[in-house]
Amino acid sequence: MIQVNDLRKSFGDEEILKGITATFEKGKTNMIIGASGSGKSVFLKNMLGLFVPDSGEIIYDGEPINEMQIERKSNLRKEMGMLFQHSALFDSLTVEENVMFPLRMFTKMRLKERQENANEILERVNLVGLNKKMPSEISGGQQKRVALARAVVNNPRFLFCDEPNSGLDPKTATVIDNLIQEITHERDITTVIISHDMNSVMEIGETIVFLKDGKLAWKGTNQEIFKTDNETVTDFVYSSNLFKKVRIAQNKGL
Ligand SMILES: Nc1ncnc2c1ncn2[C@@H]1O[C@H](COP(=O)(O)OP(=O)(O)OP(=O)(O)O)[C@@H](O)[C@H]1O
Repeated sequence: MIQVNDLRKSFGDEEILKGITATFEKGKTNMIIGASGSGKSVFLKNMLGLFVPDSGEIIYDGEPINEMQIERKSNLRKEMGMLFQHSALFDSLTVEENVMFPLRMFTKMRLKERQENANEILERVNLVGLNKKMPSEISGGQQKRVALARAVVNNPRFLFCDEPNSGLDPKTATVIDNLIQEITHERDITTVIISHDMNSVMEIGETIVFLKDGKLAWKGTNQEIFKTDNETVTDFVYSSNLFKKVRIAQNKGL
């Protein structure tokens, strides 16, 4: 679990995060949503330790980062997996080498063990037989699955995903969402996902934090978000015509 208390972050005179308090639960897919520029990425980067907050607390499974020694902090980073918007695979490494990379960086495993671990997780994301391919030789959806395999090969306690579905068609996006959710449940990971995609929110938003202008405007679940009357949230959710129609149908009891 990650507990964030009154987190603040400014760049120059501009306060981007204005005192956010939120909980991201273990074994769940926790989503951060909100309009462009609302501070989602800055928030995620604070949790990843890429930015240092001006004030407030981030507590990882009961351990406040402010109180950790340098060595503990660097160990914590090894317990974090990351899945980025554009997969960010190494173009010059094969699929298998990409997945083995964190094991080479962070463990003392020998090559054979690294290969076994990489193959096991590649199988889990339904990518068998592509080990020796280069990233340029596989589809965007397959690249995302390789990136997911690489993000979790180390058995992280925390998984951070920034727009994991960007650039994918809706069906492939659902496959990636479901894989992220299944792996989160199987391995009891605290997963935090930034998304713009309301389909994803509906599918896997077990907890949702809605940011507006650097503040927490709403929190709840995917069951609750479609019922809320909070106008800020409904403006965002029903900016899509499809969801507007769903809402109207719901109101008519259809
Ligand atoms: N390193 C930085 N230095 C200065 N300002 C920054 C920095 N990173 C982000 N910002 C500013 O913080 C604000 C919030 O940016 P952020 O990237 O968190 O938004 P976002 O909600 O993730 O948007 P999007 O959905 O478009 O990715 C923006 O005004 C941005 O310009």
